[in-house]
Amino acid sequence: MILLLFLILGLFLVLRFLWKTSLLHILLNKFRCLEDRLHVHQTYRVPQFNLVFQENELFRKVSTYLNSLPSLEDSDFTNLFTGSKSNDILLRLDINQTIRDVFLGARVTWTIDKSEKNGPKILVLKLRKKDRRRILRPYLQHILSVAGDISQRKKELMLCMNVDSPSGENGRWRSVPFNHPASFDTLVMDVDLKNKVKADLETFLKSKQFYHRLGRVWKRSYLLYGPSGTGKSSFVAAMARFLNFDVYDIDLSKVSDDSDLKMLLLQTTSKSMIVVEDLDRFLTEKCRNVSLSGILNFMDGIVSCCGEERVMVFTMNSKDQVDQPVLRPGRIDVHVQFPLCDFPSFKNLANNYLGVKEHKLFPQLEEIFQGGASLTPAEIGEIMISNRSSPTRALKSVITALQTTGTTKSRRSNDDDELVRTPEETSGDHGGLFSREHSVRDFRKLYGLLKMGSRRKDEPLDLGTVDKDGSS
Ligand SMILES: Nc1ncnc2c1ncn2[C@@H]1O[C@H](COP(=O)(O)OP(=O)(O)OP(=O)(O)O)[C@@H](O)[C@H]1O
Ligand SMILES: [Mg+2]
Repeated sequence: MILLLFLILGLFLVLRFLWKTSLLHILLNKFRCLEDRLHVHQTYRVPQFNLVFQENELFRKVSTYLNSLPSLEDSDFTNLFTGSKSNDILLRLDINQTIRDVFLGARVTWTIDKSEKNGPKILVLKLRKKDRRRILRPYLQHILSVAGDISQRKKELMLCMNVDSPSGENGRWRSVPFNHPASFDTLVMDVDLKNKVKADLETFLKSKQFYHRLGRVWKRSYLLYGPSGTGKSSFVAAMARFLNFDVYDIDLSKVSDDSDLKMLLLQTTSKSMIVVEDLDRFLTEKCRNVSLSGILNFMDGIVSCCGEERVMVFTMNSKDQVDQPVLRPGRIDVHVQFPLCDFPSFKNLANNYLGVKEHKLFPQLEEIFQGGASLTPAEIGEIMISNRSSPTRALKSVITALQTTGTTKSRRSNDDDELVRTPEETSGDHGGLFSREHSVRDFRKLYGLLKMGSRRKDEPLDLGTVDKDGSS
């Protein structure tokens, strides 16, 4: 009896000891390792890049899947990051970390590895040879479908920026969550123009079959041009949010030569927007690493080499100084002009920033705008933000600013003069500027009526020519 009591007590103490310490866990791990050694395994490697340094989409999808596994939390170690919302904590696989998964009763492991120091990452799948036939294909299908669901559910947009020199790891791009708050709703611009761009993007998204039927690559390029502070960068952000595309923002000054630029393009993924800001400034630089032909090849690059479902956006302050080949028909599909503020846009800003729909100072402001004075939306926005506690003071400050600095002639570029140019005046112009009537007509032709041949298929669509008063 006493012996039995001692036995129970002993058992209790051993269990308690095992429970309190990690010995059980260690023993289980040892047992698993031993068991694993008794099986023949097969390994599969999923490299981050393919042989021509394009990102391997399977790598990205497997990473998404693995990062979603509950067993990641049970790993011996893992990385913790904050998410896009400040309270989010994200678990992310670390180098050399091994994570276990079970599929249809078969145990598999994934290890994240590096081919060399600072080299690209490789995901290594290890499974028992006897399970291979039964599970490999369905398991990979399962991963693709879970990863697809995850990205659909909570696609966090990423902003990717090119780094100076290839350090190897992750290729040439570094990415951060893209949280720019601008959307088409917050942007003040001609409603008609905004709707045209939105419709153009929507049509683009639905046009895979159409492009393929025509034997064209499914891509679209936009030129946003206008003075500084008129909303071009905000518009890029709005486009990305609207499309739900990641943004690849190329800093041309960090590109070492023409082939490096091509390599960057190769390393972008589908469903992305490739953005080159201030292209005009770069092109006028005397000393630059990328030649004009390098830029032109890059602009056409998607067509010739680099994947589909991409939108390219170039921004410029003015088209004046830009070499004609850059703007030639067929190179950029849609031109969107960003003008200085007019009175209707000003009223929208006043409504957004100050909550003012009507005001006794509006007639005076309208008169000043009609007299030709103007400011950028950024300047007006700044004045309104700093005086937002008093709308009257804000409006008076805008009047003063318009009267002192806001003269049209000195601030507008020659591009603005094109606002009133007629199609006849612009015939033969590579920019292909049209009055509103013409641009609407061209817009309608864009997808459905291209075949009718009344517009050359590579002629750019210019959406920047809506008259100030909204008439054509
Ligand atoms: N049309 C607009 N509607 C609402 N806000 C605007 C508009 N244009 C500019 N802003 C505001 O002004 C600021 C600057 O705008 P943004 O950076 O988009 O201008 P930009 O045209 O890209 O200028 P730059 O040519 O100097 O890069 C932003 O904070 C934005 O909110
Ligand atoms: Mg900008």
